[in-house]
Amino acid sequence: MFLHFTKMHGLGNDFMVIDLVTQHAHITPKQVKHWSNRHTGIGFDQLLLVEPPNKPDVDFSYRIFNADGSEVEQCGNGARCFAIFVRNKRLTAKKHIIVETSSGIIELHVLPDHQVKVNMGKARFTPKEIPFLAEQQATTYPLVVEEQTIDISAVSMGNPHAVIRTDNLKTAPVQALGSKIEHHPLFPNRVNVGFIEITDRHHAKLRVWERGAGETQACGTGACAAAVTAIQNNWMESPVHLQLLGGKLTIEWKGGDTPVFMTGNAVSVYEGKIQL
Ligand SMILES: N[C@@H](CCC[C@H](N)C(=O)O)C(=O)O
Repeated sequence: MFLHFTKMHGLGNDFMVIDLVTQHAHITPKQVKHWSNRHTGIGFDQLLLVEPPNKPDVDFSYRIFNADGSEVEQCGNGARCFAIFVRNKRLTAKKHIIVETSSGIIELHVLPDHQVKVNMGKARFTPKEIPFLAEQQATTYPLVVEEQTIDISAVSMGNPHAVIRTDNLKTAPVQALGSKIEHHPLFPNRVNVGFIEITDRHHAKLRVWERGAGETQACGTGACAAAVTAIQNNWMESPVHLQLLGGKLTIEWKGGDTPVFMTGNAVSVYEGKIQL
């Protein structure tokens, strides 16, 4: 049996996208890990599954697996690809698509020129919701890593993020400390780690070490987490324009429990089929 898929990317954060509305398969973490391999598989940062909705007033369910086979709660760049995919596959003709993820509802708005604006829902800062093992909520926390103390902010965009402000993104220890912070014992579900260098009140550069995938060209939820951290700390103001390794994203947030909006592109690269 063959399973049809589409290879897509959002700013170089790349995905294998599978329609499980018209196809049927039970996909295992072992298969995901095998397919994600860039030498012996298809190669991707995340696998995205497009599934029928589980509740009324929702158009689709959206499941996400990291390259290491772990299932996760949210993927921002993937959400934009999801919108383009379901329209290209004629699974919907809507331009406003409501999607359920394991961490809640997100809303996708398809704009001209392959741009998609996503209502990512609210940012969550309480340690329990992230989850982060801190006794009290704070805007920054000292984290001891490799005998150094690093100031981090912690936020959930449905998935967990640590955000670190740096003066020089080129020399920031993304590769050296990314994995160590990802697996830090104070983050029981592991964590995505963003390093932000702020240029001015509306512009910044960002690199992200992703949980379960390593450093990627871009991370949508990482961009939301970095922007809300920068706004929350009064380092920046909305809209925040972020330059990632693979391109640009704009994040808008009015603070508090208001939703975080992310706008950027999504690209289909090729179609394929793989034997199960
Ligand atoms: N690339 C994504 C995030 C994918 C999931 C993440 N690695 C996690 O484990 O939470 C994005 O664009 O948001």
